[in-house]
Amino acid sequence: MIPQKRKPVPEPDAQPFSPQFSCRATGFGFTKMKKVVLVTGANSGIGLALCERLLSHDTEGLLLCLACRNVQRAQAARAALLASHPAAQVDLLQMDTSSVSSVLRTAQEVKVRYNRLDYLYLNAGIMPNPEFDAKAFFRGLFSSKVITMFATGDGILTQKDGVTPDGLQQVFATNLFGHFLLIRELEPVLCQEGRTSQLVWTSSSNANRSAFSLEDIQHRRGTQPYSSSKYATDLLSLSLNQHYNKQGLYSSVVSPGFVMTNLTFGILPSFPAFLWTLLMPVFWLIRVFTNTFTLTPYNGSEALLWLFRQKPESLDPYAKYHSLTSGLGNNYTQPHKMDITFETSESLYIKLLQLESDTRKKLAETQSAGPSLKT
Ligand SMILES: NC(=O)C1=CN([C@@H]2O[C@H](COP(=O)(O)OP(=O)(O)OC[C@H]3O[C@@H](n4cnc5c(N)ncnc54)[C@H](OP(=O)(O)O)[C@@H]3O)[C@@H](O)[C@H]2O)C=CC1
Ligand SMILES: CC(C)=CCC[C@@H](C)[C@H]1CC[C@H]2C3=C(CC[C@]12C)[C@@]1(C)CCC(=O)C[C@@H]1CC3
Repeated sequence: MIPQKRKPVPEPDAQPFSPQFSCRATGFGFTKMKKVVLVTGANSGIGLALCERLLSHDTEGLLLCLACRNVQRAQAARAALLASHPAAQVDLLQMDTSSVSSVLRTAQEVKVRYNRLDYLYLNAGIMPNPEFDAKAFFRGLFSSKVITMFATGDGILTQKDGVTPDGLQQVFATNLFGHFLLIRELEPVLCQEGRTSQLVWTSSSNANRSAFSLEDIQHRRGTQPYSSSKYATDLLSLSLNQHYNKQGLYSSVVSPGFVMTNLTFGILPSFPAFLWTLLMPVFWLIRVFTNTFTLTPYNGSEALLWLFRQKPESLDPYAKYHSLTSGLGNNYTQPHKMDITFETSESLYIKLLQLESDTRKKLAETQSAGPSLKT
């Protein structure tokens, strides 16, 4: 785990009975308990902007935990957050969402460190080896689908996926399955008597039913693993609500819009980041026609922050909450009904449970075989 200096602030209660904003007795009198918020992929882009905004919203009432795969980048993010919020408590965890053993190890560490988890932001994500279809883009510009194309990227993007050392498809493992395992492992801290917890997924407007198949949930055969993983995210969120709401755990999905981050810079690899910045006036113009061009991580994190402020019971499990920015640059959040069905979400859930069980068995076998048999 990442070495860090911890501030002498009170730890959350040892007993799971305290309501969210309770006070507890300490040697120094009564102290308001901190809400524990864990964000995956928190060292850059939308995740980092969210952390910054959460701390601006409530510096002292939160215990923010950044779960990142790269230790140096995580430490840099923590330093940046503490520079603007010196009184904040920011912890670090090393976690690679594409690796089953890494997720299980991190979950164990979370359970040891914190005995409550109020918000879990499932934000880490990749779009590897993207291929931009310039011909389809120019055709789209002069078609009736131009606004949809700019809002969703439909029809102009494909990716080449890889396979993880666990034998899973890389995009599926990183964006969806690692997060699913994390939730399953964290059940004891997420589902506690007398308290609610929220899961917030960074999904996408690129989630598309046509890219997803129940017969190939990992998208081994297609060319749109990203779109498939985000559609699966939408389905999974619905089924998590079905299975966990009675235990006080609620799940929602967000579409941050089109945001310029490391992920999107990779879409046009021959196009350096500064050229994207030069395109800003064009993007501001497009924003007049589609409010999905949020462009900055700050704007893109709008719906993620909005959900933090909502009572989870009031949220619609069939809605995707969109971060939107108007032509004048004002941010707001709007729910849109998702193109998903309850039956498909349940079927996916059963398949994920089966894959979880297979994966755990495989890991146990590898571990019992000992390190000498590993390649
Ligand atoms: N940018 C956009 O327009 C949109 C983005 N999104 C989604 O927003 C989320 C955040 O992406 P964004 O901020 O744009 O891009 P960034 O690349 O800036 O952020 C992605 C984050 O995920 C982390 N990450 C990637 N792979 C792993 C892994 N295996 N284990 C742990 N962490 C990992 C990255 O870590 P590292 O720095 O080490 O790579 C990084 O912190 C993603 O889920 C993305 O799909 C959705 C819609 C639009
Ligand atoms: C004028 C000009 C060069 C416009 C940019 C065209 C495209 C590169 C973008 C138009 C819509 C964008 C978009 C995404 C990536 C970049 C675009 C295709 C995403 C697919 C990125 C990841 C997501 O999750 C959703 C985004 C939707 C919009």
